[in-house]
Amino acid sequence: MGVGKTTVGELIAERLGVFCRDTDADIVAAQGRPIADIFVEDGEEHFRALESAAVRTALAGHPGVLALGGGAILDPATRRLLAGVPVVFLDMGLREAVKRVGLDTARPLLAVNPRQKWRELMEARRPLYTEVARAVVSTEGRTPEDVADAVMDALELKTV
Ligand SMILES: Nc1ncnc2c1ncn2[C@@H]1O[C@H](COP(=O)(O)OP(=O)(O)OP(=O)(O)O)[C@@H](O)[C@H]1O
Ligand SMILES: O=C(O)C1=C[C@@H](O)[C@@H](O)[C@H](O)C1
Ligand SMILES: [Mg+2]
Repeated sequence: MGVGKTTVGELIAERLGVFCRDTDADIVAAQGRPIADIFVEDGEEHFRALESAAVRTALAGHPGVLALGGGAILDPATRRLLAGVPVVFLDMGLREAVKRVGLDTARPLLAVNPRQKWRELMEARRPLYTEVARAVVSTEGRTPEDVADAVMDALELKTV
């Protein structure tokens, strides 16, 4: 959530000469409504089902960089699909998250008591992020360009 997936994903895609795609954006485009509305109108479970399908479709058909929603790894089937894929977990702490996005944007899971909720979600999810990740890259104190360099190094990727 605001760690830099889009910013860094685009930089890496540019370096690799591929496109960057985002499953949250795929869901919003297919549904024709924002994620917050999907949560409110149909509930988180429904959103997670849409998300699992969106990840499966993107992994099968998109050869470039793919950004996943923050909770995508909650689905065991998604985690199995990610085995063998060069996944990077972009990491940051709470203070940095507050600086970057203020935790007050359209993030339904952070609607109430965002700081505490962010901490709880991160604590619960960190083991899942690290389980699927081939590399963990800290984004703190690094510009997006520096983060992109670190990702390229960690995955041993070369600029085209
Ligand atoms: N390494 C960085 N250092 C400082 N600010 C950054 C860094 N990377 C991204 N940002 C800024 O943080 C904000 C969130 O970045 P971005 O939208 O790329 O994150 P995201 O992970 O795609 O977020 P979302 O979960 O909303 O999709 C933007 O304002 C961006 O410019
Ligand atoms: O962390 C999460 O559970 C979420 C993160 C976003 O990317 C969106 O997928 C949605 O707001 C849920
Ligand atoms: Mg994004």
